[in-house]
Amino acid sequence: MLNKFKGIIPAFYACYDDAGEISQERIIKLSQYLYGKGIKGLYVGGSSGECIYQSLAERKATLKYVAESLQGKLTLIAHVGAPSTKESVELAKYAEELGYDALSAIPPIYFQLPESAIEKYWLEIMNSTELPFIIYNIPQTTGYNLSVSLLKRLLKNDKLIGVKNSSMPVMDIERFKAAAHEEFIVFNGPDEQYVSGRLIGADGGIGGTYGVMPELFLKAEEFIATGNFSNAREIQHDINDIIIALCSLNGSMYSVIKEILKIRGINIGSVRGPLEALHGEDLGKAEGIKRMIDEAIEKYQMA
Ligand SMILES: CC(=O)N[C@@H]([C@@H](O)[C@H](O)[C@H](O)CO)[C@@H](O)CC(=O)C(=O)O
Repeated sequence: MLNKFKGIIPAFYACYDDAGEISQERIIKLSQYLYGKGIKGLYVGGSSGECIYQSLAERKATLKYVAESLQGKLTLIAHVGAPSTKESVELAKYAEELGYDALSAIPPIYFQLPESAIEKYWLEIMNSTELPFIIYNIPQTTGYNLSVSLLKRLLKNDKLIGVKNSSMPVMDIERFKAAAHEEFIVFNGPDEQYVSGRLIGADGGIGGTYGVMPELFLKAEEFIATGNFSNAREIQHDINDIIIALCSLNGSMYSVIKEILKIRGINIGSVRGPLEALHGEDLGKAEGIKRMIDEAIEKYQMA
């Protein structure tokens, strides 16, 4: 039953028109583009979806347009983490109405709340619908790192089916797997460690750079699945060179990714402030990173 969650799941990017408003047309275009690449599913409205910078209405619109475009074709996970429990529950109920396959949420943001408040927050989301739930652990942005003791308490609720783990130690993946039951899913979060994450026990991955180079992550997965570890290590090395390049320009990584997609004919606008758009002398440099991606795709085509 949980197989539908195991594989390459790109974190869906925020899609804006040229005025910076949510664009239905561009959401559909990106959804269809990624679907055509052979991915397993989409994680909608997470970090790459710029969720924190969007209103409730904008987040609902994105959930709706992706669902309308891909329902029944791909596994769809709705990230519903929001500043208040009330808004998170509203998004959760809406995602259930739309037919999403699962919900997910970061812990509460801004105030550094005690673990008891985080537990209550996740439980209230879980209890608000019939959908399965996936914890989003991303301590480098939220300031809270999921503890094994909280995971064990939350596991008493059958709706909890997994953790999307974006913390950097791959050992966390192994600890979360060991603390849970056999069916429990752990998603690798740091794209720079996809191969290591899978080898230590992750069942698949949800990542912010998959959308700009899905071919490479699908290939890495193929190498792992067929036991070709030397190629898996090599493709991870090439992926990491690309990620370092994506993060090296003036402007947020997402603005560089969006520029590359634009060159490919998938225009989803730029990023929303306070994220910085690509600017200054780096404006023309996305083309070079696109070339790196194309060369890597070509290199592994026959492997
Ligand atoms: C800290 C962070 O942003 N982590 C990313 C990674 O995919 C990250 O972009 C990648 O590893 C490059 O550093 C994801 O875990 C985020 C993600 O999946 C999402 O957009 O929800």
